[in-house]
Amino acid sequence: MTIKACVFDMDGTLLNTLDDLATSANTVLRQHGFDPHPVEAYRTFVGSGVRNLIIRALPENARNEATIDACLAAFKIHYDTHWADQTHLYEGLTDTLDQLTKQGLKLAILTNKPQPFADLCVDKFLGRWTWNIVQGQQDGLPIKPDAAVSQKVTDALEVSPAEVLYFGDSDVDMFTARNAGYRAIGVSWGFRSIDELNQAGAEQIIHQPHELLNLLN
Ligand SMILES: O=C(O)COP(=O)(O)O
Repeated sequence: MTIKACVFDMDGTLLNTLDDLATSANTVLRQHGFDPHPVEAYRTFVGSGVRNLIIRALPENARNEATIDACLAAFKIHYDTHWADQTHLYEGLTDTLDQLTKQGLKLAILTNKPQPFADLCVDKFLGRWTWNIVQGQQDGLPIKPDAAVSQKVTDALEVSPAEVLYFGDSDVDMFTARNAGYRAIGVSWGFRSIDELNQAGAEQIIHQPHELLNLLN
């Protein structure tokens, strides 16, 4: 089947956002009297939306609705002015995305990042390319890996799911691709391990963005 579209996860796949997410979350933890975590710990906290990031970062005995809501609100305020301090596009993606565009592939983003932050990140780091849809986390919609959210992407791309390669760095991404009927491609440069990607059903793992171009035919 000829591939007509590539859909990308954002955090850990297109953009290395780890430091800024960790800084904002650790700031909020300190503000509320909790211990911060090493940046590396956030590799496993990111991936299921910011509410779950906050829940995972809080001590177990502090995971009540009032504390979660307060920390989430404070996180959004801090991240709103720090989302681009250290965040950057992964190396090698510029050439690869240029190539995909040249070859006429449709492009989309499907992320659990809240929609306003996903849009800001696209404007600053990914504005060079045309995205058929940037689907972020929206209130009232389920998060990845729910098929309801990938269906919006498939509809916007106007392709059949089997014509789509989905690139992501986490188990959630591989489940997302499988639920959507996309081909699940794991990227090893992101936040999670190759083992996790394989166990979650990655059809293939790539280690450098340019390897993506070999998967098109
Ligand atoms: O969990 C998040 O906030 C974003 O994660 P994602 O871009 O990997 O979907």
